[in-house]
Amino acid sequence: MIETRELTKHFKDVRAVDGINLTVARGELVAILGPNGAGKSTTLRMLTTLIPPTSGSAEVAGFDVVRHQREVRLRIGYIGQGNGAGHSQRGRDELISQGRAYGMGVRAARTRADELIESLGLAEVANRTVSTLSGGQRRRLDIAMGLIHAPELLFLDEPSTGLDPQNRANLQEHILRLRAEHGTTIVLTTHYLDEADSMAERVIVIDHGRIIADDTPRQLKAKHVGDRVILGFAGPDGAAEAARASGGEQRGAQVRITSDDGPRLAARLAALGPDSIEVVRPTLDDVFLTLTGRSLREDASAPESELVEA
Ligand SMILES: Nc1ncnc2c1ncn2[C@@H]1O[C@H](COP(=O)(O)OP(=O)(O)OP(=O)(O)O)[C@@H](O)[C@H]1O
Repeated sequence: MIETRELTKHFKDVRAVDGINLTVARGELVAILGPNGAGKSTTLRMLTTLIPPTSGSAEVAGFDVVRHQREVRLRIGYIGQGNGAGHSQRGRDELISQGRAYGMGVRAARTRADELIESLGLAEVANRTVSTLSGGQRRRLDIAMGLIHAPELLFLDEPSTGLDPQNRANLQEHILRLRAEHGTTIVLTTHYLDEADSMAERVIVIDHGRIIADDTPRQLKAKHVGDRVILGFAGPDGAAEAARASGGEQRGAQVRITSDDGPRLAARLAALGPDSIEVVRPTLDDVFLTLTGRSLREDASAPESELVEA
């Protein structure tokens, strides 16, 4: 569905995207994760034909993004950041107008709008003026707009940024349902580690315009970080002895050991008689930290409190 070769975009001396080779198969749900300025939006904007690459190439839905822009656009939906500001039309009319803009007949556009209103839970929005909708309602309407022409592939650029946790959960559920019901291929960008972790079967981590990791969340965590087993003792002497016996690292009254299978190791280490045993599962942020030496949570635009559990 997507195939890029050394896809590159420079803005003067900024290498926004620096030679990306990416393949996405039909039906996949892929999250592109990375800090501010990593090149996520620029990648999406090239794949959706909004800006041309500086070099390299990309095929989307079987067509080259430079030579066959129209063919690509007819087959994709794109929901950018901050779509749909200040519309005076009602939600349903907005959807129908969008369908007409894609060349659909009035009847087909109406039927499709009603289907989307039903499947995206937009009944309460259909007859309201778009400018009066809440952020969450508006974002769901944006998604319906991106889907009006039944695209095979949907790009979502930070769909849940700015939404409260409840609206975000709601939106995630809608995206997952969309995929289950229509088999739509979905590529989304996000700052939210938990979103990438829970929704996507494949996470692509981008930093400085390059792909630095590409795998399932589970594999990324297992391969790059592993579980940590933390044994607690009454004092450093007990910890020192356990560190010798287990090959772990002593930190005061604690011993830390990394493993592919934390629970199994913890069960084995219980024989050393610690006062406490804790198994800490890695997060995608730990993966990012291991790969880059930096934390994604330092990212200023992503509220700290919402990134606690990945
Ligand atoms: N039109 C432009 N002109 C000049 N520089 C640009 C332009 N668009 C993006 N950049 C730069 O390219 C780099 C990548 O930006 P991009 O928006 O793709 O990052 P991002 O990963 O989507 O970040 P965010 O999470 O903040 O949206 C940044 O350094 C950005 O400042």
